[in-house]
Amino acid sequence: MLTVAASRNRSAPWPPALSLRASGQQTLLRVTGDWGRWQLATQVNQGLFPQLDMAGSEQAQKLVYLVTGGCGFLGEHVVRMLLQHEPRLRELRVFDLHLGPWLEELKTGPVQVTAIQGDVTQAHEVAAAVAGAHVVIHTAGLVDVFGRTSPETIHKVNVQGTQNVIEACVQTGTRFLVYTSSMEVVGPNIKGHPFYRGNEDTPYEAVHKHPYPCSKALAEQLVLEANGRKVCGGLPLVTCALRPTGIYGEGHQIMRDFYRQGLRMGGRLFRAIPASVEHGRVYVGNVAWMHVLVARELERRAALMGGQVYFCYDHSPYKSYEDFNMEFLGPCGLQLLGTRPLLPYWLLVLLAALNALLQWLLRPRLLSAPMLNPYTLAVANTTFTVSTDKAQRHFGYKPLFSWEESRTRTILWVQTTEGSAR
Ligand SMILES: NC(=O)c1ccc[n+]([C@@H]2O[C@H](COP(=O)([O-])OP(=O)(O)OC[C@H]3O[C@@H](n4cnc5c(N)ncnc54)[C@H](O)[C@@H]3O)[C@@H](O)[C@H]2O)c1
Ligand SMILES: C[C@@H](CO)CCC[C@@H](C)[C@H]1CC[C@H]2[C@@H]3[C@H](O)C=C4C[C@@H](O)CC[C@]4(C)[C@H]3CC[C@]12C
Repeated sequence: MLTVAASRNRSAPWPPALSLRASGQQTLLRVTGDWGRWQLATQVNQGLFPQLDMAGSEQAQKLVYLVTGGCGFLGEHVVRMLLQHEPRLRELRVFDLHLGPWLEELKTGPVQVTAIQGDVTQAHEVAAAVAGAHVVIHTAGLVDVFGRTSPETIHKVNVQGTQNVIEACVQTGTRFLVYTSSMEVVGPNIKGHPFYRGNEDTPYEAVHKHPYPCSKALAEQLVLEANGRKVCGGLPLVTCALRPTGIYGEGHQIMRDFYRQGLRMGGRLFRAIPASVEHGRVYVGNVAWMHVLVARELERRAALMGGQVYFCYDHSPYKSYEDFNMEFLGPCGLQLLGTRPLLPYWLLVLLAALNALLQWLLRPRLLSAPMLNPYTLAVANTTFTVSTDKAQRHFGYKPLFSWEESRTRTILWVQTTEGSAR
């Protein structure tokens, strides 16, 4: 694939339709673009290993990747991981509604890093960003279980946005799509059924009511159903979905919120959930690593991996949500008080319902949403842990970071970003 980018006159008619066939090769010359920029993409055989390969180092650097949501908590780790661990990368496009200033420092490296400010709900913006990319990693999404955003907006971003990404792949001839799904497409369900050390084939009654898991489940279904669709040029689209459990690590906003809450309460947090309720957690670096590996192996193992789902897992211990957080917040000076929940469960249910009621009454004026609501209480209070080796069997995944490294890195991040409570 060769991509040439240049600026153009805003008033010129656009886009012109062009096609070209080179002798002896199935060569497609495509012209795509939007108002801000245009691109000429010459795609040879539409594979990751074009026959027109050049020898030597140029052969190594030929792939164009697009990461949607590349400035989010997970997205930033995926972007950095790709730059470190994908030697075949030539251009990395980072697409996000809000671009981070840290992207600037990446632009001086050997890989061309292209920052694209855009909205996944705008089909034309997505198509322009996807055009000419070999692989799309779609992590952009609205993660909201606290009722800050309307259900309609969550649906628009997570479902319509994903549909736009799929259609863009089909229209522009991009063949490999990795979708960041969530454990929440499975559960916990509203009935509070435990999912104990489950894997991708464990039967579970997935019942979704909350807008966030509903949207993730619908979007995942769209991605999996798109596997095998013919993209521009006639070859099949290969898709798969990764389902992280609760991600933690550098940049984890909810961890930061718990830390700040603890500081406000004089270095103390109060146990609300029984220690026996286990919650699956996975380190952000390992989730990012899984994305890099899946993207890399998707072409070679298309028949095996296409249309598949994979839980994201590593060696993080199974613990309750609060005890797990204390692995990091403890060394930063916080204490979790109580070996049992300090408040009876019925009172928590009442408080959660009260929060939801207040939120509803005060909308849209409520500026900050409380963490405790009926949905978050149900999730935190239901055992949901995974135990699987599917990712290892299908694409050779092994966690890149041990539990000790993951823990140390997260502690350092909490300490350096927020200072210590001691
Ligand atoms: N955080 C977790 O524990 C967790 C667990 C499982 C799955 N996930 C999934 O991982 C993905 C990333 O989550 P995260 O925790 O990094 O969230 P995040 O909010 O930090 O990142 C999401 C990114 O998407 C971008 N975005 C939002 N709306 C957009 C739009 N309309 N157009 C373009 N970009 C848009 C945001 O600006 C943000 O940078 C999400 O799809 C989420 O559902 C997260
Ligand atoms: C009752 C409170 C007393 O301390 C604790 C509330 C904790 C909740 C705010 C969090 C418990 C479980 C979290 C969710 C889980 O880790 C998995 C998720 C999947 C992902 O796709 C998005 C984030 C989340 C829903 C995550 C959100 C926060 C919790 C509900």
